Amino acid sequence: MTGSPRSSGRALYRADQVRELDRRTIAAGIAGFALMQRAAAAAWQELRAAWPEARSLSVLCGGGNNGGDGHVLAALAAAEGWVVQRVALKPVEDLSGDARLAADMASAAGVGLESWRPGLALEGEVMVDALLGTGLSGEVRGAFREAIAAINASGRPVLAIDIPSGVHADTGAELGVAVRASRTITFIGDKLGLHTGRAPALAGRVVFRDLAGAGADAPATVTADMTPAAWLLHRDMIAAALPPRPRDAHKGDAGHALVLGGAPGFGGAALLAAEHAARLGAGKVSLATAPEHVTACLVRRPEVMVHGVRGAGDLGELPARADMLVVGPGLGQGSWGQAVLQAALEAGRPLVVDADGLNLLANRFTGLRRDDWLLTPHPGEAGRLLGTSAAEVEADRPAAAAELQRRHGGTVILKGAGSLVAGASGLAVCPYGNPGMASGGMGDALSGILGALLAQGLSLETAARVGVMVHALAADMAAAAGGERGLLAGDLASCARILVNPTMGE
Ligand SMILES: NC(=O)C1=CN([C@@H]2O[C@H](COP(=O)(O)OP(=O)(O)OC[C@H]3O[C@@H](n4cnc5c(N)ncnc54)[C@H](O)[C@@H]3O)[C@@H](O)[C@H]2O)[C@H](O)CC1
Ligand SMILES: [K+]
Repeated sequence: MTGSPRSSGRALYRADQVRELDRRTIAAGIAGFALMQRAAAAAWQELRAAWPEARSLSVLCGGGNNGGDGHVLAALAAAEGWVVQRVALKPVEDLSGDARLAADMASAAGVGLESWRPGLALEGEVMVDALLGTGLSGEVRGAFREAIAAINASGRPVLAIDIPSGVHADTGAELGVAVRASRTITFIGDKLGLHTGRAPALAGRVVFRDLAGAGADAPATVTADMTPAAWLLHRDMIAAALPPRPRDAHKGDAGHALVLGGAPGFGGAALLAAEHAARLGAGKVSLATAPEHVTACLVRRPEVMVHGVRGAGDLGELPARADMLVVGPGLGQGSWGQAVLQAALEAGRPLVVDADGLNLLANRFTGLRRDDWLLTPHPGEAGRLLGTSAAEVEADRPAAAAELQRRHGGTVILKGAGSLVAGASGLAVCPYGNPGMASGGMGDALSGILGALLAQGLSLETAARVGVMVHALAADMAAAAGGERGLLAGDLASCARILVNPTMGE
């Protein structure tokens, strides 16, 4: 099955696109202030649902419309008898437009207003972050830094309005300092920067509201002709991409994956990749690795056909007999690894390139571009491929992933919090995973999972999108069972198998 990737899940936009959606919505006849009232009402509803026992809140309002949302929410809470501490980061007289209208309306409704000052005690049971939204530009400045620190030090649950203040709406980067939210409610267009980079650690649970009203004034219709910046992947896509096996299936139907790696002294990585390729359903798996690893591999995984390879000359017809290749786990960058990578590149098969295979593409086999490969860099490998640093990659992950795909073709998976998949049909974000995945061997497991999916006939992009979700969801399942600390790549295979056999237990 090689269908084109289905973009299931939610559309994600950049801040400039959301501002355009705001503009169109207002042009469609919903006044900006009405939109602000809808946003605040949605936030107020979410707050009560999340913390039903609370009866007091502290809302910190910035100088723009994000702050305006906060002023309206304060009035809604006060009208229901809550104790409301409303704190302004900018004097009301400096506000303009809808934000000023909102601040004045709350004051007219009798809601108290304090000016932020260092050391101000925040007394609410719930903190509401209405400091900065899509208007954030540059590192967080001045009193906003102190206010964000005070929210984070409060020890209370935090609801972030639209975006946790300090997080970049397009990249998910933390601009100096950022609110750590329990929950974020975002409006009109879900933001790409809420699902990758630092955001998964800062946004808490992300709730999206399009603020559509009933009938014709539904703002959601204004997104009709706007190309999303990315798609938020959803686990439902996994079952849709993996058709059930025919009753009369034989192992040839599920493809033959060849893993090439495990230079002298690096045996484990290649074996992990081969094991996951077998566990995720490749019909046959071969492993070409240094001769010293053959016995250990046979003992560990006799289903994998292991070949001791002293150099590329020993590969023979192996690459030609496989349907797809995984090259890189434990490859090393010495003469063994270079020769094996060269042979893999010349085999004319779809291939996954990972780990030292990527490092060799960056520093020796440079400038290559193919339509039939899947590159799987972590930020450090991505930096080496781009000629920048890991920090620069993390400062704008979507741009880095898109640039790698533009330069090298095929599909690129930029691993990390909120893994990104950049393919011919655009960008997709994986919303699953946990910090327990930051351990040796996790990348090898992913390359094996991808190999299995490609061997079974998924298209490059669909295999990448399904593979990152299976990998991350398996890690979430394993962490739920035994914790994130000490989570090992070997813990994933049994969970991953369940995810690719969704009809189990029916
Ligand atoms: N009708 C609408 O547009 C709706 C908007 N919504 C909310 O509005 C914000 C976007 O509002 P905007 O006024 O464009 O910007 P912000 O309020 O996010 O911030 C601008 C504000 O912050 C100051 N500022 C900017 N960068 C920094 C910085 N690095 N350090 C300190 N201060 C900074 C700037 O000077 C301005 O005072 C959107 O997120 C929504 O929350 C409604 O929700 C829907 C309707
Ligand atoms: K905010």
